Amino acid sequence: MSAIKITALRKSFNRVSVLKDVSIEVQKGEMVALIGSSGSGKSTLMRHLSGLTFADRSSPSSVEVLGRKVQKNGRPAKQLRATRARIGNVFQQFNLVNRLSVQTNVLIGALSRIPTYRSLLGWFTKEEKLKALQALESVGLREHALKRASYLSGGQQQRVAIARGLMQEAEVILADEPIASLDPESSRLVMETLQKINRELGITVVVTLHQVDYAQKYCRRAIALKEGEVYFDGPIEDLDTALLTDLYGTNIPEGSRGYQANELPEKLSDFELNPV
Ligand SMILES: Nc1ncnc2c1ncn2[C@@H]1O[C@H](COP(=O)(O)OP(=O)(O)OP(=O)(O)O)[C@@H](O)[C@H]1O
Repeated sequence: MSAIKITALRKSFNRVSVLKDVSIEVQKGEMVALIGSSGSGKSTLMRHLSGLTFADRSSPSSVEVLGRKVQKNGRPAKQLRATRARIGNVFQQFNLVNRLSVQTNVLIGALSRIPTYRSLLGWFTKEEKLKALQALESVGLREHALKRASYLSGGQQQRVAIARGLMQEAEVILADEPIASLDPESSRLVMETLQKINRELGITVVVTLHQVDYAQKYCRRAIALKEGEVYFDGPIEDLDTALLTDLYGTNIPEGSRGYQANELPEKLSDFELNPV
């Protein structure tokens, strides 16, 4: 079953076309990098998947996640809330409630599934608290559970957001530039955490990245947007220098490696031998 299916998506802001007839399908269990230069439409595309932005109504389009409609022809689907509950979001910033503890931030992931009176009172059961600790364990942050979220580093906060997605039992995680403001070591840890939940738990991950080298290291498939159109969609190793130059002009992000046709890596481990 496909985890994500976007058909003929068009979006304009103030009559400027930002997404032009985008169709994409992602299978369950994939980890896909969404790349492209600044302004190419990556974040806008991600927001359509979460039902935070709606397509132009003037042309037929559809966005489905986990086989359920998120929107059709630019209108929210009836079951949007239920579908959203199965999608975890990790944003570049503003991921957490700073004044709350790390554990409570993770527990927030359960809110869509608990009765309103309990969520309003902030009551969580012992089982839920234990589950939050287990989610923190999975992202390597269990010992930070009782700290205020604001005391954690940017990279740790991103991993808490991933734990919140686990608490939510999200089947799809959408990470929009999760490492854009992080140092290389924190970036590595965040990307490894996304890779871990993808490989071990089978969670579908779509991650937008400015840094092509991280896409090359952690994702097998890339989808590249250029001026609102799908410019490339395929195995990461097919992103050669010519394609990258065409995608980014001469400003290929530092550290990315365009493979020449005669030096394609044979397997993913070739990327792993190339520390970022
Ligand atoms: N709410 C909005 N109102 C008007 N224009 C918008 C809005 N959101 C996005 N845009 C415009 O749409 C285009 C695509 O923006 P988007 O943020 O999707 O690109 P991006 O590829 O994610 O860029 P970046 O990598 O810099 O985050 C840009 O020209 C942006 O200015």
